[in-house]
Order: sequence, then C-alpha cells, then structure tokens
Amino acid sequence: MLKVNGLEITARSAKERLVKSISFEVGKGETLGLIGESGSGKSITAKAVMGLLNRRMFDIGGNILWKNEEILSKKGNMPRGWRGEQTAMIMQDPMTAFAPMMRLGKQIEMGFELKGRNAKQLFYEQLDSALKSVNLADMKKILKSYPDELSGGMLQRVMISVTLMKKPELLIADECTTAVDAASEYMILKQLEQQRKNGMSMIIITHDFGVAARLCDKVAVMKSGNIIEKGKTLDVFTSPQTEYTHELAAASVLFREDVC
Ligand SMILES: Nc1ncnc2c1ncn2[C@@H]1O[C@H](COP(=O)(O)OP(=O)(O)OP(=O)(O)O)[C@@H](O)[C@H]1O
Repeated sequence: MLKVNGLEITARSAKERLVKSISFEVGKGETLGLIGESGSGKSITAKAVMGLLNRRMFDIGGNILWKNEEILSKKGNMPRGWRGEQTAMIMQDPMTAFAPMMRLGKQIEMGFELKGRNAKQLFYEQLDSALKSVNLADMKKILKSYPDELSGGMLQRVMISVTLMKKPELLIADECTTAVDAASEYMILKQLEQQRKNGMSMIIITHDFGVAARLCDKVAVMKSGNIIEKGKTLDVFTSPQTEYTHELAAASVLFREDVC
C-alpha cells in the first residue's frame, strides 16, 4: 500500500541531511513501528509521507508510492481526501491539532461535511459512542469546551476518536501516548489495537519497545537519519543485529523494570 524508496530529506537552511536514503513498506492491514532515539528522523519521515513538509524549507528526494502512485511529485498538493480518509496522523501534542480560541464542537464539525439534519444526528451518535469507547462520557461538555479546558490525555483521546471516525486507510501515530497519563495511554493503546484488528494499516512512532511489541507486525530502527535495522518485531527485539538496537531494547526493559 505504502512504499518508501530511498527517501532523503535535507534542511535547506543548514544544508543538513536529516534522513538518508531510507526505504520501508507498509502493506494493507500491516503495522510498522518506527523506533529510535530522539532526533533520529522518525517524525520528519512521517511528515514527508503525509505531504506536510514545506518544500521551501526541505529538499526531498526518493520515492513515496501510495497504491503505486508517486506522491512526492505532487509537492504537497495531495488529492482530495488524502488527509482524513486515505491517511491521517495523530501528533504527539494534541494542542497542535486544535485552534486554542475555538470551542471543540465547532472545530470538530468543521472537519466533516455534514449535510442535513439526519447526517448531523448520525454523526453525533457516532461521535458519542467513539468518545465513550475512550472513557469520555460527557460529549456535550467536551463539545462546549476550549482545548485548554481539557487535560492533555483527554484532548489526545478526543483527537484520536475524531481522527478514527474518518476511517483512514493508513494511520500514523507519532508518540501519541508519550505525554498522557497511564489511564489515557491504556485506552489509546486499546483503541489502536482495535483498529489493527479491523485491518487498518498503521505506522506507530514510539520510543517504547513495549508499545511496539504490543502493536507492530514489524519494526524499523532509526539512528541519525538512517534505518539501521528492520524486520519482524519479535525477531528484531529478541535477536537484534546491531549494538544500538540491543542497547535501546535493554534500556527500555531497564526503564520498565524501574517504574514497575
Ligand atoms: N523544521 C526543521 N528544520 C531543520 N531541522 C529540523 C526541523 N525539524 C526537525 N529537524 C531536525 O531533524 C532531525 C530529526 O527530527 P525528528 O523530529 O524527525 O526526530 P524524531 O526521531 O522524531 O525525534 P523525537 O523522538 O524526539 O520526536 C533532528 O535533528 C531535528 O533537529
């Protein structure tokens, strides 16, 4: 479904190559984990796939094929429905997804084309049930709220619920549980697991090997803009081929043992 071949990203200002000829694929219903330390190039890779990088700031080379169609050449002018129905990205910080001065209800409604009373009624029934599935019982209160009136974890759960209502074919989740409380993390992971069962293709960006082990069929390990190792999740985690992956895995286990 998604094929990335020899992707290179250079920041024009610093003439610095941030991503260095990386290749990976995500098949239908498959979940790929992009893992690696901070600054290794995971988010910028995801943004390139989504067509979210400003070409005046970044020089992008290689190929990104979506259902065999080259999308890099579109230079950000993606086809209708590209973001939302075909692909969607959940960012680490939900505040970046919402305008601070507008009530959530208005913002959410703007993201959908709701023609007629029946469509609206059905939409709100579906939204209510999506919010309840992540333990947000009071839809009316949420819709009346401004983004900063909810906790980070609540806002992230609202964003994920709304994003998933569009049923994107490919979902990219960028560290979407890093900044939330443990209860929210649990509910978000359950929600992603459910989407995986439903056959949604996903790219999960995470530092957390536990999250990757739980959700991902395969992983690619990034370091300094390169993919240094990739393969089936269990293979990579149980028999890492590079010292770096071995150290990352060990650090993750140590951290988990520390906090448990
Ligand atoms: N707009 C930008 N201009 C120049 N360099 C950038 C820009 N955005 C990111 N970078 C650089 O690109 C590199 C990769 O950043 P990226 O955000 O993709 O890392 P990451 O692996 O997602 O890290 P984290 O896990 O902390 O989110 C970093 O060196 C970062 O400083």
